[in-house]
Amino acid sequence: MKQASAAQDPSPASPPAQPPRGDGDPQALWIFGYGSLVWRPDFAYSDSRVGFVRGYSRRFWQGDTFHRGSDKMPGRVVTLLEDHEGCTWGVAYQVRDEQVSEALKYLNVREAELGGYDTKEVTFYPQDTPDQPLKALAYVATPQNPGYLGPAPEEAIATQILACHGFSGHNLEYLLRLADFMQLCGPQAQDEHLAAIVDAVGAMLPCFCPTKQALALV
Ligand SMILES: N[C@@H](CCC(=O)N[C@@H](CS)C(=O)NCC(=O)O)C(=O)O
Repeated sequence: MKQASAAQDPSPASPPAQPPRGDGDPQALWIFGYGSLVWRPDFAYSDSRVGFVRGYSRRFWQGDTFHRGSDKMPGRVVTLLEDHEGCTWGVAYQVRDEQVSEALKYLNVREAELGGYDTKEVTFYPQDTPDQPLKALAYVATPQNPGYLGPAPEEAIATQILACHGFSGHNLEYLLRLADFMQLCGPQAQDEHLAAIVDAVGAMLPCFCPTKQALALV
């Protein structure tokens, strides 16, 4: 996975081949976010929808040595795992006209060059109109990318998240912002993997936060 030195890289990763165009408008593209893109897209867009993709489960199986970790202490961020029974909630952003090239150029650096993600076409079901699905572009970290960490017990993932931080902030912030989003989606949006990691973090936090007695000793 390339680091911030990507800017010096004369051969930036090529932008996605013909990305899917949403709802028939040749100048519009939907981009599906299911991790940090849910709370920090950081590109201009014309519309957004909360909803889900079927056939994928979200997993904290991608290592991150830039945004939420370092070379010595890689953080963990999410990717999509193909899972016939899976359903992953997130946000789809519609970019139009000149927003399309700007968004793809920005995400190519943030997601592909710095994050190790590839692009993939997915079918997105808006929460309010699931009978009118949209084609969308998603950034997915496959097991072939050098930053991929793969499966681990949720307790081990929680420990790693508690210990890591990077250019964009602490890895715990990443986890809790995603958990906040899932709360907002309502009871029909479940993510057992995310919930198990949040629970494991909650069980360990007292070990990281001094008690009143311990504070009284300093
Ligand atoms: N591609 C997923 C995950 C994106 C993600 O979390 N990417 C990392 C790159 S390793 C990122 O942009 N992090 C910025 C941050 O942590 O604020 C999404 O659609 O949200």
